[in-house]
Amino acid sequence: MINFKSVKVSYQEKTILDDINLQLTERRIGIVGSNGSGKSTFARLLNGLLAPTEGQVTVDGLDTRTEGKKLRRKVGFVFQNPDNQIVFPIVEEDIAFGMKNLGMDKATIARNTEEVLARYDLLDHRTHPSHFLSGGQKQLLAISGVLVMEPEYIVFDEPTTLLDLRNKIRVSRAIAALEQTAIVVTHDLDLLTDFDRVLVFGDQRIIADDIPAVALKHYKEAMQGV
Ligand SMILES: Nc1ncnc2c1ncn2[C@@H]1O[C@H](COP(=O)(O)OP(=O)(O)OP(=O)(O)O)[C@@H](O)[C@H]1O
Repeated sequence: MINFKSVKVSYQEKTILDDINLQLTERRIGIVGSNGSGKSTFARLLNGLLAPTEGQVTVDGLDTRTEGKKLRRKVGFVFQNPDNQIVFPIVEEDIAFGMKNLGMDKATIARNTEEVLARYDLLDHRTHPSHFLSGGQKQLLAISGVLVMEPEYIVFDEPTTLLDLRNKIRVSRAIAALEQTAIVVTHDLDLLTDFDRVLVFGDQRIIADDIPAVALKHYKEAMQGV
C-alpha cells in the first residue's frame, strides 16, 4: 500500500503539491492533469527520487525519505524518454545492468534477460545496439530493464507520449499484462479506460479521485471550462 500523509512539495517559494493525503491499494492507478500540475513530481515521490518538503510518503510501511535503497528495489520507475533510461549500448547488457547492480546471481540474470526479451519480442535484437531499436522497442527495453529487477510496483511517467499508435498499443498491452501494481502518469486518456482508479491533479491538489469514467469526465469538464 502507498500512503501519503499531509504531503507538501515546494520548489523554492513555489508550492507544487499541498496537503496530499492518500492511500493507494489498487493495481492500476492513472494520474492525469494539466501541464505543470505536479504529476511527475507526485510520481517521483513514490520511490524516493524526490523527498516531500513536508509530510510523509510510505510504500508498504517503508518511508521514502529514509529507506531509499529498499524503496528503489520495491518501486521501479520508467521514464518518459527511454533514451534517458537506456544506459548501455547493447540491448542485453542494458537489461542486465540493473540486476548486476542489485547483486543478482548470473543464472538469474541470464534467465530474467531471456524471459523479458521473449516477452517483448526483442530476442532477435539482444546483441544489437540499443539505439537501433524503434521508439516503441526502446520503450519496451526501458520497461524490460525495470521488470527484470522484480519490483512490486512500477511507476510510468508518460510512457506513450513519444510513440505512434502501433507502439502505443504495444506499450499499453505491456502495462495491462503486468502482474505488478502500475501507477501511470499520462496525457493519453485511452490508456486508462480499464484502470481501477484515476487521480486528477490541479491547483496543487487532487481535484478528482474516482473510477476512470467519472474522474476523466471531471477532468474533461474542468479543461473545457478554462
Ligand atoms: N526541480 C525543480 N525546480 C523547480 N521547479 C520545478 C522542478 N521540477 C518541477 N518544477 C515545477 O513544478 C511544477 C510541476 O511540475 P511537474 O513536472 O510535476 O508537472 P507535470 O504535471 O508532470 O507536468 P507535464 O504534464 O507538463 O509533464 C512545474 O511548474 C515545474 O516547473
